[in-house]
Amino acid sequence: MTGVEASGALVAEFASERGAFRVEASLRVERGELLAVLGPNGSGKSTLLATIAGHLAPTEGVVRLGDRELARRDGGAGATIDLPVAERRVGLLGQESLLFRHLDVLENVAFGPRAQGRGRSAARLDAMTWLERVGAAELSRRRPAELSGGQQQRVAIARTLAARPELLLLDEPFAALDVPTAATMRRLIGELCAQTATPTILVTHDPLDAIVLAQRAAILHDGRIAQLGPVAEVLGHPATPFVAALAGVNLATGVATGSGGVAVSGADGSLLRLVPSEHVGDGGRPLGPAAAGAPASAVFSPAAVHVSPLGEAGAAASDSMMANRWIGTVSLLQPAPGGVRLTTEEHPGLAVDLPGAAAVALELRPGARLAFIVAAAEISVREHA
Ligand SMILES: Nc1ncnc2c1ncn2[C@@H]1O[C@H](COP(=O)(O)OP(=O)(O)OP(=O)(O)O)[C@@H](O)[C@H]1O
Repeated sequence: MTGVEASGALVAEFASERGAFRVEASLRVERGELLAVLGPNGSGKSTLLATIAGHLAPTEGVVRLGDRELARRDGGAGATIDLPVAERRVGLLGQESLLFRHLDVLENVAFGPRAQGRGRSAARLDAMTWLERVGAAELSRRRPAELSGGQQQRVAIARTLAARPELLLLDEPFAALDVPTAATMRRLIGELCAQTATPTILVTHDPLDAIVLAQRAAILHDGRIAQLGPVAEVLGHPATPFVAALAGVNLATGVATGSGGVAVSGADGSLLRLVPSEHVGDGGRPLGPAAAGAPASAVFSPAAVHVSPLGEAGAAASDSMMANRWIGTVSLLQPAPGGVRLTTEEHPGLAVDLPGAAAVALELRPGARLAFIVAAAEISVREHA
């Protein structure tokens, strides 16, 4: 078979610098694993990939692929290894396909096998097999200029994999594609990664990529890995506001109350106690081993908040003393899918989504005072390390 047999895991334990910016990475990607890397603009995602690919040398540390050291810098007069890009066997696929414009599709894909010493007809046969695998065999005689963006990315994937990389780096490979084409490409990448077992790092802005394709996700922030774990855990309990926004959830940080909840300070000095359902009313089960007062956070969806007028039964002003409730002044209103998103002056970092009909019934407007109740069953809490 014309498959790619990856030789081993990627171990990346390094620091690297671009000007005054420094990335510190400590990652391991197993054979057959796809790790999604997410982070805000300028957080160091490209710098991370550039160091692994060999476009940038680490200032210290090591990049190892199976039993091969791709880069090593021990500091001072210590050992330095910096394998040229062409010898790394690392496939890099970005937003742009970067196909050779003067070569047709088949020759583009045959380029890698040729560069590795295969004969002309064997390389072309190999290339044709890869084009068939990505569903682009019928494009083989075309030039890149005669292809759509999605077709170019298909060919680019075939070209990358035909070079038999032992590691795959995908840098926003779907970002330039329309939604249906991106979905098709996502499925194709998922299948190929599973078939070849090549360890893969996927840099993306789209949580859907992580959910669909990755086993684990790493969140990069200011050049450091802020969070690393199974995708569901990272998106389900974000450690930073960036990940919370990405996952479409609210992240309320505060301190553990000692009774299973988290106390969150409002801008007006009020205290919002968020208590998940398994703790409401049991009067004293601690959040975890740490004492009350330890940093902790609660996560809930903006749609898990019920909004009601003040004065209604169950929404009296005194309710602000109760768990999972606050009285708030609407500060910002904006459209949201299926309705309206609002924030309050007291907790500007917490979004509240409500259906259009409910927004109309409440006569929502900036400055309105309302009661907000978070469904306890939808709250999850966690202590911070
Ligand atoms: N050649 C360079 N010289 C100096 N600083 C650089 C260079 N390239 C990037 N930087 C800086 O390094 C930081 C990280 O950039 P990097 O491109 O790695 O981030 P990123 O997470 O990939 O961003 P984006 O999502 O916008 O692509 C930024 O502050 C950037 O300004």
